[in-house]
Formats: sequence, C-alpha cells, structure tokens
Amino acid sequence: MLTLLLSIGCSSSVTENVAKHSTKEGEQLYYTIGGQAGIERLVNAFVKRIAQDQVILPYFAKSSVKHFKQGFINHLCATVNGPCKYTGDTMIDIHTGMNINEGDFNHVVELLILAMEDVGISYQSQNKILAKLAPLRAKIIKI
Ligand code: HEM
Repeated sequence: MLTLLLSIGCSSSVTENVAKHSTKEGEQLYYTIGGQAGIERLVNAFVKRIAQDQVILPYFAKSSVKHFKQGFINHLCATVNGPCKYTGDTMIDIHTGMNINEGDFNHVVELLILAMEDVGISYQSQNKILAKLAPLRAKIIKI
C-alpha cells in the first residue's frame, strides 16, 4: 500500500537546500529538507491539510493544535536524524484508543505527501521520509 501511496503525485519543482553542513551519520536528510525551518514549514502545511480534511479532522476534535505541532515537529526532526530529542509519549500510547484503521492511516500518509508537495520536498526525500515512518504503521493502526 505504501508503494501505491508513493506513486501519488510526486513530481517536485522546488530545488532543495544543498546541505553544506558537516553531518553526523544519517543526518543529511534533515539538512536536505531545510533543517528546523524546513520541518516547521512541512508540519504547518501538514496541519493545514488536516484542517481541510473532513475524514481526519474529527480525530483532532479535542486536541491542542499547538501541542500537536510541537510534538510532530520534534518527532519528525528526530525521525530524520536531526539534532532534536522527542520527549512526548510513545506512538502506541498516543494513538491507542483512537481506533485508527488502515484506510485512515493511509489517508494521513497521503495528506503528509501532499504537504511535502506543498513545500517542494523532492520525490527522493519524500521517499526517504516515508520509509522512516513506515515502521510506525503497526504502532498506530488498531490491532
Ligand atoms: C506515521 C504516522 C503518524 C505519526 C508519525 C504520528 C505522530 C504523532 C505525534 C508525534 C503526535 C504528537 C505527540 C505529542 O503529544 O507530543 C501525534 C498526535 C496525534 N496523532 Fe498521530 N501520528 C501518525 C498518524 C496518525 C493518524 C493516522 C492519526 C489519525 C487518523 C493520528 C492522530 C493523532 C491525533 C488525534 C493526535 C493528537 C493527540 C492529542 O491530542 O494528544 N496520527 N501523532
């Protein structure tokens, strides 16, 4: 399914930052997508996409957007090996009880892909980010 999602509209036009930093093992992706500012741009675009989506928005009915944004920024930064530490609850603890099914999980991934398109992240970097998030699927979908 992820492969299928990866094929959805992924032509990117904006040139990414050429990372000039000396990077720790695996940290390159963080700089390629624009570092902290790039991640904040992406998460802002993602939240906008969620806010316009009638299927996913209800999940966030009782959530603080500010708290979600901050948590997601830190989590994503750590996921792409940036210099951040995610200190929030585990993916299992956060999402247990939301009864997220596979369709809605895939839908959120699609919104993330659209947000990556919105901010001009290249197809190659999109795939790297999605590959890092893919193992979380089993922790988020209801068993
Ligand atoms: C790879 C996919 C996903 C990742 C990496 C992810 C990650 C996160 C993170 C980091 C937070 C904030 C944690 C914090 O409190 O600091 C969060 C919260 C949340 N997530 Fe996810 N999530 C994913 C998929 C989903 C899906 C598919 C849904 C629903 C369809 C969802 C619904 C929520 C909601 C409603 C909250 C806010 C919870 C609250 O108000 O405390 N997430 N998620």
